[in-house]
Amino acid sequence: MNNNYKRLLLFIKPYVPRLGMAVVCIIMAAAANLYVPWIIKDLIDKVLAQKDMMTLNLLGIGIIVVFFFRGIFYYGQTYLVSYVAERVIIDIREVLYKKFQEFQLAYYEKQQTGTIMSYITNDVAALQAALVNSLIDMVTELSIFIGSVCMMFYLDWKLALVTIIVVPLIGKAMKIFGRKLKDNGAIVQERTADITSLLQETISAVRVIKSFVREDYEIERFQKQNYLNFKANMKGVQLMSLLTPTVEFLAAVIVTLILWFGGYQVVHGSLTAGSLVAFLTYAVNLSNPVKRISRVFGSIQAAMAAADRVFSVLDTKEKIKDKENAIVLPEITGKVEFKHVGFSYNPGRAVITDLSLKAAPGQVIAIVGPSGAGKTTIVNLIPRFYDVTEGAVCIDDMDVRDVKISSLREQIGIVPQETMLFSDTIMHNIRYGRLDATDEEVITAAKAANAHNFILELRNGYETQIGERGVTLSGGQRQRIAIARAILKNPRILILDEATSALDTESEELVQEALDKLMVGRTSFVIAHRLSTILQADNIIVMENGKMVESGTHRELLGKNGLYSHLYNIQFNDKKSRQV
Ligand SMILES: Nc1ncnc2c1ncn2[C@@H]1O[C@H](COP(=O)(O)OP(=O)(O)OP(=O)(O)O)[C@@H](O)[C@H]1O
Repeated sequence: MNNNYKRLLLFIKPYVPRLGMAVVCIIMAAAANLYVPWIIKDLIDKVLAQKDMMTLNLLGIGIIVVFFFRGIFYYGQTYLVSYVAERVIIDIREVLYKKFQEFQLAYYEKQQTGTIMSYITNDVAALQAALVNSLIDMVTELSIFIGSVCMMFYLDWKLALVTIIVVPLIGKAMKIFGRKLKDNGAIVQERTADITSLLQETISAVRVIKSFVREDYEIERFQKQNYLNFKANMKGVQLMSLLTPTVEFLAAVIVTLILWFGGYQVVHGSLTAGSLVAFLTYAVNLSNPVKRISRVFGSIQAAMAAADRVFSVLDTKEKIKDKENAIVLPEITGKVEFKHVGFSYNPGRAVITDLSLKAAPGQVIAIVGPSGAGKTTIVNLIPRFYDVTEGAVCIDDMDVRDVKISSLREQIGIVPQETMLFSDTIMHNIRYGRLDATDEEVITAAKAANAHNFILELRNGYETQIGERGVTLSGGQRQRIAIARAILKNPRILILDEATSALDTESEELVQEALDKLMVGRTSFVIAHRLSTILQADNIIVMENGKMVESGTHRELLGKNGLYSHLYNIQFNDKKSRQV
């Protein structure tokens, strides 16, 4: 906790000069407030009691000058504090985002998207509010508090002492509330994150919800979460609204004490009436800062709960990262070798066992097997989305763990089953494969991917916006854009997860043709569902329960009459007479 305060301060450190100026402005603006009771004192004791015109004139000029400068300092404090707070927030958000980009797949599989989003939105927003609003209030009120105390001692030290003895009571109350508010702040943030997660999940699963007619079920689920959020928020409101009256009551007790002791001294002539009124005004001044600081304290506690969450993300250790002496992988030929590879996502449950295989440059390796056999896992080991738990994966005889991850992934192209396109133009989506590609190169890639023609038919051609605010493309079209993207990247190794969902025959042919072109000259690992891929593969790996049970070409495997031949018969029975 303390540590996180320090870490927040580290984010503020680069802006200390501006913050220093801001604090000066805040103190100067606050000092103007301290001038007011002094005016009242002089007004009562000199102007009213002694009919002193000179003092009245001076007071008039003083008020105008002081409040003119107060305005200037007020502007300075608001501008400078907001500047620093906004910068700090931008920095934190950026560091968080970098961390998220650094995380490997394993992190995202364990976290819900909504939760991750809420770190960058809700938690950072809570920090932002605390920094902007609290900093000004805190320094202003603290200055007024300290200034008022000094003035009170100056006016009557005995009376001031009585007042000060009772003040810790307020501090105690604030502490109790502060702790409760912090705990509740954490719960509120969690509940909000739960709602965001639920929303995210249900929006992306809308097809599933509709097809199972689970709208009412989802509404009920949402209502429950929403109610929990309401309860947590109301708990916070309850605490906040109890805090103010408690502090105010304690302040009233203090004012009564001053009134009695002060009045006693005026009656006996040891204190002037003006001094007592000024003293009282300072005392009331004192209660304002206490009240506001207590509120600021509450929001800082809530912000610290957010900071705890933000820093816990920053502290998450990434297991898959470059070794200290990792080398840049030179341009590869595309030789891939699995050497007695074993892998498990969770200790004790092997998903891949003792897998050895070799792929010469340019070969096509088809991976087949029943669902859950470990096909996706195998291909994920090549770009180091996960690290092997036993053995090694080597590319051009170099262990993938010995080379820089970026230099490894730059030479591997992946065409996933579900094509992910960004809400951007088609041109940008293809160029994602190589950011410095020219328009001509993008178009050449699109032509090779059989995408050029359909792109030209769209109203804005390559500048057509895809996604939520743009056109919706068919599955086959999306795949061809993904293929164009991979062609542009021109990787030596290709990983292809063939879509299982059926495309119409024409689209299927166009996609297949594009894939065939893409595979030429590249070492390709294909999680194969299409017969044509399987037939052209140099080697077919048959997986079952994480083990390679057979391997060879189509004809060799059919001859073995094992799992492959069984899978082949059930999957392609109807097609084989046409295609073989
Ligand atoms: N992130 C993960 N964490 C834990 N276990 C996982 C994870 N991903 C996959 N598994 C498990 O590992 C095993 C192999 O999964 P994998 O996705 O590699 O199989 P697959 O052959 O590609 O299956 P499919 O054809 O259904 O995609 C399965 O038992 C699966 O439940």
